[in-house]
Amino acid sequence: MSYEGEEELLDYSDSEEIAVQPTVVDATATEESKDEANKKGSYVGIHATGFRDFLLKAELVRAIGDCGFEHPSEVQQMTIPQSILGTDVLCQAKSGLGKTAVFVLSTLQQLEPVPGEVAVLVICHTRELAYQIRNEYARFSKYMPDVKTDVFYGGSPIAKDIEKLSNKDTCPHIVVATPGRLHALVRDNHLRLNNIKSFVIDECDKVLEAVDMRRDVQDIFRKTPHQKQVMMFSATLSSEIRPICKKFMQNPLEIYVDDEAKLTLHGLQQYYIKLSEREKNRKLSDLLDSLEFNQVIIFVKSTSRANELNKLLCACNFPSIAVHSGLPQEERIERYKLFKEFNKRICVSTDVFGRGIDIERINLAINYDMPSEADQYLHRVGRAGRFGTKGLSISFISNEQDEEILAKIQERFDVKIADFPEEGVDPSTYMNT
Ligand SMILES: Nc1ncnc2c1ncn2[C@@H]1O[C@H](COP(=O)(O)OP(=O)(O)OP(=O)(O)O)[C@@H](O)[C@H]1O
Repeated sequence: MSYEGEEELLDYSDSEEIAVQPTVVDATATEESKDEANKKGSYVGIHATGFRDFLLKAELVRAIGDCGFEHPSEVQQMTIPQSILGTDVLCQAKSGLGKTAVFVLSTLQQLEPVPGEVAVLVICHTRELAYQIRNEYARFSKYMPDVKTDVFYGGSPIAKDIEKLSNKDTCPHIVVATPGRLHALVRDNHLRLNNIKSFVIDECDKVLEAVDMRRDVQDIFRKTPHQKQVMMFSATLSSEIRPICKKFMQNPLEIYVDDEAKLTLHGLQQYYIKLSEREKNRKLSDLLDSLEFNQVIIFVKSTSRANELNKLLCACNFPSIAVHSGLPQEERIERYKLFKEFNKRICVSTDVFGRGIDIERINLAINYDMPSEADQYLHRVGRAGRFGTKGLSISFISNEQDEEILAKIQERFDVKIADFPEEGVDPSTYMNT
């Protein structure tokens, strides 16, 4: 459980840690048991327990069954038993391993809904991710009819949010939100946080590294009660960001399922192609023609490039959609749904979809433009190969800076990214059957 720690939160320029006794769980399994887990082609934990062993509410166990989850993943096994008891949690685990279910299940397990009282706050960095998390709450709380969840983010009419919050019958017990809108609702007293029991930040490194988001989150955090559970999650938690996260927590359970060097996804084949800027379109079109894929996400570095590339692909009979922050909010969610529901197979995106977004059928991720940071690469390619499935990623390297990033990624995450073979790649090695 956490306390507010106002002083600690005022200034993050120092990297001094609070003196806590963290419980760091060592996720190292024996080679033998790892082989066994890999053989199953999934990320099910080594000493596979079932969801029933967590002694969750019957309504939750039933919903988990409906979702088709058979066994908890490693991160779920290591975290859920303590998180449902209200322990603070700082958790790093590879992309696509089911971190969302950890906080969704833990908060639903502990929730005792009171009309008109918001008890759970989940903060994340993009609107689409907030929307996706709200849907996860809907999936898992389907047999808990009294539980209400809502999502609040910028770009949509704030009056609607205010109306919902002001009415006991519509006020949610669980709020999922992006920092800016949440901050506005809290500042103007439309959303009261005095009953908050759980405070969650997903993609916490991203949220806390951006100065404006961090400031909003600090202000929001100060309005919550001293006694509450704080949980934070990301696939990347650098040693610089960890102490910052821990300033919000008290004696957290620290779970680093795979520390930096092991963060790369085993089912994902990763390649690069060296080419000049003007060769990119031709190469992309060749790849889309020659490669088999279920869904592909193509990352670019700016809104204008997303629009241009999307236009070009559509003109060449590749029916794609573009997603970026320059679109009206409703349109953004509409396009997210189109892609998620498999109505579109090709999506050109800025980093708006670079983290957290979970689209089951993406098995090809292309960096048309390389990201400017190694961590971002890991998140982007992690959109393919979710939950231990297979996937393929191809990165275009067109200048010195790209080369430097490529070298950094390989060094930092201990991964070998190979030159894309001229003869292509056998689809059976990256297509899921
Ligand atoms: N125990 C489970 N069994 C089967 N599927 C699962 C299980 N847990 C989660 N999943 C599925 O795995 C996918 C990835 O989960 P999730 O989006 O939570 O990953 P994540 O760890 O948050 O990844 P990222 O770091 O990329 O955000 C989702 O489609 C989710 O429904």
